[in-house]
Amino acid sequence: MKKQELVFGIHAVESLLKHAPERVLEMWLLSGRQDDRVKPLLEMAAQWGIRAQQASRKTLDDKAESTQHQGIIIRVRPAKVLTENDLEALLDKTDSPFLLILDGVTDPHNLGACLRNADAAGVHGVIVPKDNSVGLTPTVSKVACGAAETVPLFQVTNLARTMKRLQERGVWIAGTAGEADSTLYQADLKGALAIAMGAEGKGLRRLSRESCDTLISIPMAGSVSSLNVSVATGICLFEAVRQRL
Ligand SMILES: C[S@@+](CC[C@H](N)C(=O)[O-])C[C@H]1O[C@@H](n2cnc3c(N)ncnc32)[C@H](O)[C@@H]1O
Repeated sequence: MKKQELVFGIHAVESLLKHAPERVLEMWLLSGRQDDRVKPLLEMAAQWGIRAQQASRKTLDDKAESTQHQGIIIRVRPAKVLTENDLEALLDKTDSPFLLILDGVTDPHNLGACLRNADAAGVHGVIVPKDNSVGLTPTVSKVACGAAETVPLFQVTNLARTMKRLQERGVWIAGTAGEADSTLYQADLKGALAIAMGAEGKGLRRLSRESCDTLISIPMAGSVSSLNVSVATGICLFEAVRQRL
């Protein structure tokens, strides 16, 4: 397991300082950057005894392995990995769970965007298989705009077994697939619910698909055969939000 990791970008750094400041170990700021967007972050960090080190753009680009750091990077202790037991604890304390399952999303931009959607929709937790999925990388945190620190991400060993367990606990699982006959807008998405999304290339794996209570599609009017997984996730989550209001 990694002993530390980097988080970059204004929103991701702000969210970490707000929600898990004890994880922050070190901070680097683009030399000369002292504007209104970074000042509150420097103040929050100072409360935890962290002083920003000045760094050149090249140093920041090299550290982040990206130019998308917005002039600020922090080094953090990795978050606790949430597993099946943590998911059980969440179900114990949540009346009407609203969950998102991502079956093997591998692109960090997609996972980041899905977490951002999940946070905005009020999802209680996102479930991913431990293998064949991207984890919480710096790019995921950056794209998630802070949601990587607010939405619990459960990494499970056997997704089909977890889906069965969710059903035993009264959670209804709606899987999504472009070719499903019934549409998102015909589904009842109230009550204890998990929406399952497939991977970028292959969609839901056979076992995951068979583990769903129903399969639903987003009607497509044009010529493309499918939507990007994060776009499809946003559409499905917010239809559920509309119904659950
Ligand atoms: C890029 S798509 C995968 C396409 C894949 N070739 C397939 O046949 O499922 C990634 C995921 O986004 C969701 N998705 C994309 N378009 C969809 C649609 N029209 N209806 C329902 N889900 C969709 C599904 O969860 C799908 O597994």
